[in-house]
Amino acid sequence: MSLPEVYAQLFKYIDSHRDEYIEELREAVAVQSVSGSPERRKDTCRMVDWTAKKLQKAGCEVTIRDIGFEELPDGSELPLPPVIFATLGSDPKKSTICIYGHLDVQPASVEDGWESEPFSLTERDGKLYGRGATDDKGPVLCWIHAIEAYNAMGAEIPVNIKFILESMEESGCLGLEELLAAEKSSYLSDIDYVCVSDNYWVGTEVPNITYGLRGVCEYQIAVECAKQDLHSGLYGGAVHEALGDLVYLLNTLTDSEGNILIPNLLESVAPVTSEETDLYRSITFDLNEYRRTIGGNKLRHNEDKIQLLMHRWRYPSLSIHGIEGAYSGSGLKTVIPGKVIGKFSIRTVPNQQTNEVNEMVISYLEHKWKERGSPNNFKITVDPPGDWWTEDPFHPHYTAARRAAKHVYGVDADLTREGASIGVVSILKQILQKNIVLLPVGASDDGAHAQNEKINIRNYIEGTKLFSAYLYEVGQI
Ligand SMILES: C[C@H](N)C(=O)N[C@@H](Cc1c[nH]cn1)C(=O)O
Ligand SMILES: [Zn+2]
Ligand SMILES: [Zn+2]
Repeated sequence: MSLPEVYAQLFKYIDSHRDEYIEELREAVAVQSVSGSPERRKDTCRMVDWTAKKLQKAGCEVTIRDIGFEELPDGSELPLPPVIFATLGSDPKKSTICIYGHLDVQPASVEDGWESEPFSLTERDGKLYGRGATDDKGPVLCWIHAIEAYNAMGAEIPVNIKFILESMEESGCLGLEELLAAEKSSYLSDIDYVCVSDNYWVGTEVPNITYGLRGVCEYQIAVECAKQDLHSGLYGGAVHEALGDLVYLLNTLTDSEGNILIPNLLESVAPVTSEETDLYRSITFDLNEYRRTIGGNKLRHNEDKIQLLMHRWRYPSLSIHGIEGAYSGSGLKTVIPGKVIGKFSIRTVPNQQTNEVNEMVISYLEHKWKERGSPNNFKITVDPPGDWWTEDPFHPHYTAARRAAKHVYGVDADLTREGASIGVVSILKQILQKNIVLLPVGASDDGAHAQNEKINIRNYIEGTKLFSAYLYEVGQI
């Protein structure tokens, strides 16, 4: 495949601006835009302002869209961080692509086991460590840098661009669906294609382009046995303990193999077709490397690449995330927690319906609670869900994205799905009915949501080239 002339210049420019790009990521990571922490809301809004300025400087027309308030558990209201709309170009002869990214991050603290401060970008062995480095501040900056490279070259971008940048992605995309639905015939009316870079490669060497996501249904089970924590020597033996009830309930959700025990939950899962299995066969994926990266002893479906990938991407899974109110510090504390909240989620897949899944989960847990016969207070809360999505990976939009990847990485990108969830994708699909490509830049071992999240410098720089090439290739469709 011969390289279009413009690439040589763009790629050279991008390579020579590596250090500036790293400095910009350092600034972005330093802003603690944790959407799930009300006390970080000001920082999250600061991240919005910072990015809006960058987009303006890159030549975009930026509007900041207010999306209302979030109701906190104590009934008070907190303003949601606004959404950025930014437009570059409005040539009716060109296609218009919508680029989505998010500026908020998951919580992180050095006590969780980070080797360096999570909000202070730290370079080690060609890797940039920091919360949001790969999810999703790095990729958002790659887009801005790709545009800057075109500008600096005086090269015409062959598509119009419309950004949607939100800052509540890690917290159920609050307020976004209403905003986008209201913009269907205005801001979103002329979108031809959508591109999202908010997931990761399946491995560490071969790029991939993603045509499916799982949805997510999140739950909290609260059990209360006392108005505050109790000394276990003084009260142990006298009270029905909340944490015992909660552990019992959580343990009824899956069997020891991790199979979901909620009746009928798997009934609506779409059957696997032979065409689908064929798509999995050629994917470059090393089971042993994957296991080694995790540091675990044995995987489920250990010997079978296709089964393992299918269970990550196209079958549901249930994960227990944590227990609020239970003692989790080091050492022992002889306490009986007064109130505990267990948190778990189910990743949903085609053709499961979110409301049906919720009903099954609630009725199962209520049944188990009755069986337990506890006198304690019990409440289940359902958090805002995200829906699953799949796309036609043989659409010309995918061909364009694969051409771009081949130019940058020199190999064919694999066509893959993703087990995680990106709320906006199914929302945009429903509103626009346009082809959506997920174009990841980070590697499988980036540790999004975990300790020591990072992006490899190579992935960050090549990702910028990938986006510059994608803009060019989509302009040729
Ligand atoms: C894939 C994307 N970068 C991501 O991390 N999505 C999150 C969305 C979410 C849902 N609840 C909290 N965050 C995910 O899949 O967990
Ligand atoms: Zn995330
Ligand atoms: Zn993300």
